Amino acid sequence: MLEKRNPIAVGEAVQRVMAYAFSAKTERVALQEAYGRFLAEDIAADQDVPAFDRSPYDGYAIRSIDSATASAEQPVTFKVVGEIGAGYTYDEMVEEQQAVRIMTGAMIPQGCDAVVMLELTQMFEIDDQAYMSIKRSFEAGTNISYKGEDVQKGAILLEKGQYINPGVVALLATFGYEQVPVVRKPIVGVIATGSELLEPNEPLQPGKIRNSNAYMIMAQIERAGATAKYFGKLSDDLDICIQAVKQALQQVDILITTGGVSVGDYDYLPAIYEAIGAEVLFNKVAMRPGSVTTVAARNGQLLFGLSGNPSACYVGFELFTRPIIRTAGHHPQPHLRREQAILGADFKKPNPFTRFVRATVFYENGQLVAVPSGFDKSSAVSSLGGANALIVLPGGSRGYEKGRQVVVLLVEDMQGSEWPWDKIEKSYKL
Ligand SMILES: Nc1nc2c(c(=O)[nH]1)N[C@H]1C(S)=C(S)[C@@H](COP(=O)(O)OP(=O)(O)OC[C@H]3O[C@@H](n4cnc5c(N)ncnc54)[C@H](O)[C@@H]3O)O[C@H]1N2
Ligand code: MOO
Ligand SMILES: [Mg+2]
Repeated sequence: MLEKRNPIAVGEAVQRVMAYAFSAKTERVALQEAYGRFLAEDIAADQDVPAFDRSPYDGYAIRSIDSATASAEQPVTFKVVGEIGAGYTYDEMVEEQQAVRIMTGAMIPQGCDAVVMLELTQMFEIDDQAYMSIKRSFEAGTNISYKGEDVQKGAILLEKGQYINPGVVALLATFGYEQVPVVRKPIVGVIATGSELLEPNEPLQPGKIRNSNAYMIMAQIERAGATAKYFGKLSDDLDICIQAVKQALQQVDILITTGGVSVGDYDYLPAIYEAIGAEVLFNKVAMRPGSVTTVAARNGQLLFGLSGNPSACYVGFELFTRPIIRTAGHHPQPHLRREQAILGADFKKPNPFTRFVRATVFYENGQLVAVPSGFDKSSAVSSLGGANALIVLPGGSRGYEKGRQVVVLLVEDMQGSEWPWDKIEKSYKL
C-alpha cells in the first residue's frame, strides 16, 4: 500500500536538516586562490596601517611653525634640502626654513609636521639651489596621513566565516598573508536518477530529456561555496542505484540525488534509504515546488533527495542544502537573505502550501520589486535563468495581487540571513 506522507512546515524541515550541520576543517591556500573562499580564522592586525606617517599629496614637507607669518603680501621662502619618492626615506632632521620635496605615499621626514600641496607653492632656483615659497600658513598636521589611521595594530580586521571578496583580498595582502587560512570546501556528490536522462552532448530521442538538474546543482554547489563531484546519471535500476549511492557516500561530505523521490514505480530513493540504513528526516514539505523533497542521514552524513522536477530541485537545494554548506564555512548567516519587496505582477494561482516563486528582483525608486521570472510549474526550467530570488507566498486559498508586500529570498547574495523562517507565515494547511 502507498505510504501516507505527512507534510511538515518549511521552517521545521530546515531545522531538522540544520541539526546535522557541521564545520569544515581549515586549509591554507595561496592568496591568489583565496577569492571566493571563506576565512577559517579571525584575522588580527599585526601592524598599523599606514605603518608610518606619510604624505597624501605630492608637495613639500615643512615645519608648520616656519609658515606662521606667510601671506600673499609677504610669502615665506623655504630652502629645498631634499626629495623623497614613495618607498624612500629622508634621514636627516629637517631644520628651520627647510622643506623636503615629497611624493604621495612617502614617509614624512623627521622634524616636519605638515605637507603643502605642490599647487600652492612657487618654485625657483638661486645658484642651483632649489627654493619654494608659500603665501599662507599651515597648521601642524595639515596633510599628514597618520600611522595607524586606517587600521590600528591589534584590531580584529576580519572574522572567521567572512566571505573573501576582492576587498578582503586587499586586506590579506596588506597584512602579509601569502597563504590564507580558509575553510576546506565540503565535497558534495551529485547523482542524477532516471532512465529518461541523456547527457547534454547526446541527441534527443523519443521520451528522453537532457539531464539539466545535475549541472544546475553542481553550479548551485559552487555558488554556495562547496566543491561538486559528479557521479553521473543512473537508470532506474534499484540494485545499481543502491551500490552507486553507497560508493558515492564514501567519497563525499554530502550527497545529493535528483529524481526518484515521489511515489512512482521507479522512484527508488525511499527504498535506497531503507537499504542503506539511512534515517529519513522528512519526505514531504508543505511547499511548492519541492513538496517531495526528502532528506535522510546516515552516520551523520546528509543525503539530499531533491526532486526530479528542475524548479523543485533548484528550490530544494537553496532552502536545505545551501545553509549546510554555508555553515560548514563558518558563515554566521547561512540561510538565504530575506527581504521585503513589492509584488510586481499578479500571482493568481492559489495553493495550500507555501509557494516559492522563481523571480527577478530589482530596485524601482528605492523599493525592491519582485516579478515572477517565467513559467511557474515545478517542471519549469525556463524561469530559472532569470531568477535571482524566490518570492515566498504563504499558502492560502486565494492568489496574490500586484502591489502587495511579499517576502523574498535572495539567491545571488553573499550576506545571507540568520533564520528567515520565524516571520514567514505557515501555509494555511499547516
Ligand atoms: N501520484 C503522485 N505523483 C507525483 C507526486 C505525488 O505526490 N503523487 N508528486 C509530484 C511532484 S510534486 C513532483 S515535484 C514530482 C517529483 O518527482 P521525482 O522527484 O520522483 O522525480 P522523477 O519522477 O524522477 O522526475 C520528475 C520529473 O523530472 C524530470 N527529471 C528527472 N531528473 C531530471 C534531471 N536530472 N534533469 C531534468 N529533468 C529531470 C523527469 O523526467 C520528470 O519529468 O513528482 C510528481 N508526481
Ligand atoms: O515536489 Mo513538486 O515540486 O511540489 O511539484
Ligand atoms: Mg517520480
